[in-house]
Amino acid sequence: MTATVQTRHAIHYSQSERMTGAEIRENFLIETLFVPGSLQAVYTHYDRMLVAGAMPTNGRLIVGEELAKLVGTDYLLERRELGLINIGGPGRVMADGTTCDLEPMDGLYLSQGTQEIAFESVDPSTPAKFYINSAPAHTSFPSRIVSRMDAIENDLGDGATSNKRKLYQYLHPKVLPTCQLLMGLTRLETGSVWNTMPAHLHDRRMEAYLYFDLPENAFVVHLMGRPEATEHLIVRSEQAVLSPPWSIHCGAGTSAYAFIWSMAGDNQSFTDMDMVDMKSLR
Ligand SMILES: O=C(O)C(=O)C[C@H](O)C(=O)CO
Ligand SMILES: [Zn+2]
Repeated sequence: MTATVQTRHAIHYSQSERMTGAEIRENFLIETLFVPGSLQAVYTHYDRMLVAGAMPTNGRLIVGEELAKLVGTDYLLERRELGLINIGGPGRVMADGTTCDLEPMDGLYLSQGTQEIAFESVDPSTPAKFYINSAPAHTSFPSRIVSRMDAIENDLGDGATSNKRKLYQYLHPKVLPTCQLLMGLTRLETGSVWNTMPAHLHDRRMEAYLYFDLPENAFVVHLMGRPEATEHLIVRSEQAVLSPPWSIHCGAGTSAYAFIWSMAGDNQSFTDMDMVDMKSLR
């Protein structure tokens, strides 16, 4: 298969606060995750979270040796779990002989111990785009499809503050057991542009955001950094941001959009957030 693999080391805020805009992008932004007919993987040193995109076109994409080698085991999920959400056209994931059909916005959890994983699009002209996260796992919980309808729906924000949105919790303890992965999707309502404001921190868990469903010329100004020393990233559709434990993670778009958030670390309490006083942001 065609797989491209990169590593991102963990950065301290004292380093990031001295970086140029280009260095901030190099370290915290993943510009390319979806390339037709290939799998793009980024191995991070933030809670060992692997962030990847698989976009099968003609034929199957197989998770092979490259990724096993990256994590130093015989196969990728020997000591890991995996979650994904399909943001493209209908697709299939084959896992140890079981075929999982995934419509757009359906999710899938694959348990530790799953050996053979392959991706396929139903129609190569509207390819599936599997956004994948994988983290170390201590035990094997059952694999299962988590459809959009299985996810827990939450209404957040207000039109008056331009942050009205629906937050769907896919990999969440109330939906299914996982070792550490938490994963969900937030979609802004038309006319709302702000996500995750007021901002928060959770030093116990890292987080990754994949922004998508943005029109071609649109972007999100993603704010990161310590609350008293924020920096920004201009993020286009289908690009991801790595949020270190010391960083806020929020943003405003030039139009509405959606994003997938995922976390790994010391607990699975979605509400374990240290809210930031808006007056302290600099
Ligand atoms: O819309 C939001 O607010 C979010 O999606 C917030 C993320 O889920 C988050 O930061 C969880 O810690
Ligand atoms: Zn968060």
